[in-house]
Amino acid sequence: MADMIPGIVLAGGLSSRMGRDKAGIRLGGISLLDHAIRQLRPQVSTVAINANGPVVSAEGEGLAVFPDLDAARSGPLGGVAAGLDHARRHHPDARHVATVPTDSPFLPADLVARLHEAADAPDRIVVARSAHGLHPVFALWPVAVVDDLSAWLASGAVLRVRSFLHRHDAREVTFQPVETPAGPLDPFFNINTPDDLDAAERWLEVLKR
Ligand SMILES: Nc1nc2c(ncn2[C@@H]2O[C@H](COP(=O)(O)OP(=O)(O)OP(=O)(O)O)[C@@H](O)[C@H]2O)c(=O)[nH]1
Ligand SMILES: [Mg+2]
Repeated sequence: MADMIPGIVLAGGLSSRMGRDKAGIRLGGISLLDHAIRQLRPQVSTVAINANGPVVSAEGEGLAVFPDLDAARSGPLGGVAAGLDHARRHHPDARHVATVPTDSPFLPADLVARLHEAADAPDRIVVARSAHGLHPVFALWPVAVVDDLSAWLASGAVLRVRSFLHRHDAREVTFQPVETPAGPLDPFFNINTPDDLDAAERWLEVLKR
């Protein structure tokens, strides 16, 4: 477990492609939110949930739940800003926060450790990359960046995540695919549509083999 790195599960999206709240959808009998909490918990000091509506979670019993800072729904980074604000108020000793989305049940067990290893400065942002590109929702964020991130979101520049990361000289850590009997699986595979959910059920079976 990384010392004093609070973890945040981002579950504040609209799930518009799925048509119902993704956090509560079951995969292998367990909700996606509970998959995310299970995977993140051993990697961080505490887990909290960023959600903009009711949260139903067996694994999340007793965990802090907090919404976005404003109603703008500025995307996943709105949840990151809320997570940093939460950490600043509730974990004043924490320098970084780790974030994961609620819709990626195969995330790496060494995600936070490897991101943290690459944080060569206390104010470094470190973001995960895989063969499918950069994944700014799987990242280590310095608490100190909260005001700049909030201002940047308020400026409406939400689509230019890369420019924000570039301005902060963010580091990247590349994660390899997981080799499975059915071929390589991107550990950041995320479930956006009902078809993705079917595919995830198949991957879950393959991983049990
Ligand atoms: N807090 C917060 N989280 C968000 C927001 N938008 C997306 N997310 C989260 O970011 C992660 C990745 O986002 P998407 O896969 O696009 O999820 P989504 O926005 O719920 O789904 P779509 O509406 O289909 O795009 C998910 O865990 C979402 O819960 C937002 O406006 N605020
Ligand atoms: Mg997604």
